[in-house]
Amino acid sequence: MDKEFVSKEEDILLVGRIMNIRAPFRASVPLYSNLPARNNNVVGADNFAIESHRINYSINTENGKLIPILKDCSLKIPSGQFWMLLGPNGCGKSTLLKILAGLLCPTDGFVHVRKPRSFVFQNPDHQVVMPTVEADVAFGLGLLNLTDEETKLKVSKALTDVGMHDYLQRQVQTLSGGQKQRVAIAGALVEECKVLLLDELTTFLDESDQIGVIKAVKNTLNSCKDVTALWVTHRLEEMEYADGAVYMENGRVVMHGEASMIMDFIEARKASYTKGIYS
Ligand SMILES: Nc1ncnc2c1ncn2[C@@H]1O[C@H](COP(=O)(O)OP(=O)(O)OP(=O)(O)O)[C@@H](O)[C@H]1O
Repeated sequence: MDKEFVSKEEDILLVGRIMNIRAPFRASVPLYSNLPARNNNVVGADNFAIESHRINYSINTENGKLIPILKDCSLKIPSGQFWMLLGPNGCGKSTLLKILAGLLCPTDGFVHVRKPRSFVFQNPDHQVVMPTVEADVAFGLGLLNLTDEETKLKVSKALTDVGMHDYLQRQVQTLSGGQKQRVAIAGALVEECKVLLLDELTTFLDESDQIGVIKAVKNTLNSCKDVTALWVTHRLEEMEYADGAVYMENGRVVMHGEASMIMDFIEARKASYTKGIYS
């Protein structure tokens, strides 16, 4: 893998801090662009917002050993749907999500993700950067030469979609974790992102914040029909909001498809997992 490509979460956050902007994570700025469109019949040809074909990803250790992390991962996610990415700890969910976001470069395979795409981190403090909610959501519009009126309208719609319009003038540091997540999602929406890649947003949230964030994503997809979301989670109860899901084990996509089918599959296999992973 090329040295310039980041490989650890810390590295990615560092890149964000050095650039002092979050735009690379919110908009269509890929950190790699060397993946060929192999064949339109295979990748990117249909109405899929997210596709990967036989993605492999390995890590080079210091002693020159290659550790395979992802193995032949293929999936297709239709446009406008809300999908979950599930699997036991360490199976490769975050790595796959980062490849789809363009934050990591696969060792081989093909990726097509509709753009602009946006990656929302588990910890919203890593991408909510301005003092007030309104200023934060407007942040990414700075380069677009919009009038104040146009900016206000866009910010207002994005905050309405995530149920945060009443917090327009609030100081960001006074918000709860879930409210910050929703502001981060509004920041992605205001830039008209077509694909939201959401990495375990609810892990550290209490139940009401958790439901608030997941409903915000669902409302967003209902209101912006061409936005697609892929949500990494450990919480099986969140599947009730999903149209479909991708289930991984040991670096492989074991199954992907309709949410109820994946739910049945996981339930049937539950007993073989480490206690607590899916409880
Ligand atoms: N930079 C790295 N160096 C070495 N191993 C890594 C690196 N990044 C990821 N891994 C390993 O790759 C595997 C997949 O990691 P990943 O974070 O994608 O899994 P995950 O399914 O998201 O896990 P979790 O559910 O615990 O968040 C893990 O075994 C992890 O230890």
